[in-house]
Amino acid sequence: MPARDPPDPLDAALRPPIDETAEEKILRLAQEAEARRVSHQIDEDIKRERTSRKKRQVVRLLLLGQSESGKSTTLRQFQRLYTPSAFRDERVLWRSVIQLNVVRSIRTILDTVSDVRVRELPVSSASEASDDESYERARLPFHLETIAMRLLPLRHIESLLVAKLVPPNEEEATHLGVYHGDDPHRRHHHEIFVRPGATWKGGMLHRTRIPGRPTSAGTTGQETHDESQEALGQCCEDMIALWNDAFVQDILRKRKMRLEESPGFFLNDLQRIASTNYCPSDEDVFRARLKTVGVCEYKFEMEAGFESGTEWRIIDVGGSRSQVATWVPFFDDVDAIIFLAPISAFDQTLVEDKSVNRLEDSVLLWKAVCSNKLLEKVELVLFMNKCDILDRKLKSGIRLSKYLRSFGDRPNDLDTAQKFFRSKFSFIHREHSPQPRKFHGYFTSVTDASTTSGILASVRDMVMREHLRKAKLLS
Ligand SMILES: Nc1nc2c(ncn2[C@@H]2O[C@H](COP(=O)(O)OP(=O)(O)OP(=O)(O)O)[C@@H](O)[C@H]2O)c(=O)[nH]1
Ligand SMILES: [Mg+2]
Repeated sequence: MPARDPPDPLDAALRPPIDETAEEKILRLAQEAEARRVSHQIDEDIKRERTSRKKRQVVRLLLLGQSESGKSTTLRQFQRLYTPSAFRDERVLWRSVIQLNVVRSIRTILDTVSDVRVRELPVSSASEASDDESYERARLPFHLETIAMRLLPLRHIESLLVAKLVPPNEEEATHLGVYHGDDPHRRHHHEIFVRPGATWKGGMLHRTRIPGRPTSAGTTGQETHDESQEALGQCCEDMIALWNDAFVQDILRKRKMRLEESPGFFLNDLQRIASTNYCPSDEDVFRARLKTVGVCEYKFEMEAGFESGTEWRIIDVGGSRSQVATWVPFFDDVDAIIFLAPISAFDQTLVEDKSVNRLEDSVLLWKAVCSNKLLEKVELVLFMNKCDILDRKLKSGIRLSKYLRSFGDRPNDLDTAQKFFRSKFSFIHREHSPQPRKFHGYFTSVTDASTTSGILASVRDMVMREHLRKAKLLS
């Protein structure tokens, strides 16, 4: 006969007494129900505590600022610093963006020179024209007409690149610059943009990755036959000739078109970029321009030090006017904001509204962010960005006081201008914050990895310290 298990003492203790009366039963059931309720409550508390502890270990950082202020470039700098191998692997994907940036710059030049008026020609050629004729379109010099003909294949390349970079259902992005006859104001060069989640990268990575191929400094081993790259190679000499042509430079100067300072400018690197084995360098990736529409979130985990295990979420939003309204939902639960104000833009207007000065727009946005009640406990970090361009502009003789009367007769140099901007932005911060908070202001050129990495490390430390301090206060 098999041995019988000893009786379960717990089972025996929990079993209702044999001689239990009806009243005792009601009382017992009520006590059991209460015990279950308390136990359930404890479970819930533990669960909530665990989620909140987990939540406290997620640091949220939001990037704000007008379009072209440098938000996505700052995000790329974070990626390079904290997930370097993923950043390196993705560099090759930026080649198409850079190709498109090049093709668009060339198109801008060709559209501009083909729209030249007689009065804009050098004095000798224009002197015989009457007043009326001087507003008529001038003939392109023969050598430029030839170059323009030879660069026609780039139009096809532009459509190919748009198809590659923009999801098929993104109709708006494929509205390319439409030529509207004589009226230069009716030309629309819609910018190419990327939707949230960087699906363009996903799609391209899928197409271009060759598993197991070694990667090295200049090339990634991921290059495949690329029609656009081939076309750029074939057009390289003509593109260089066009960009360096004296007539072209003269027209660009007269029209105050400073292409060198515009986003996605690569015309001084054509020889390198048009070569067959071209793979973008880190710097190229920072200089490339791809407008953000919607929201991109980048997550990474700190691997070392006291922050080990902390997850960081950096949220990059689109900065154009129509998208500013979409920022608010991201204000909830954010630890810090990096606000980018391109202080070089004092002499520029918004792409989306030519009547609005870019600097003024940045100041108004900064004021709105500082005074927002939802953000009163959030650390605000200000990047007064594009200092490299500001420096070049001031050195080229553009006077800040012409655009900012309050600058007065101060010396027109970088140092003075930076101090001036710092005092303006910190004043707004002080006056408009709902409660006092520290001003964290930096002068940046976020395309420059060497200066930006130190700044990002300081910002990271400050944000982390504040995050831990708030978490402690909460616990
Ligand atoms: N020279 C220079 N160029 C910069 C600097 N910061 C950003 N850029 C360039 O300016 C362009 C626009 O930068 P983005 O980071 O795309 O701007 P954004 O704020 O994300 O713009 P949206 O996505 O439209 O909201 C890119 O081509 C960058 O390379 C800077 O400090 N100096
Ligand atoms: Mg962006």
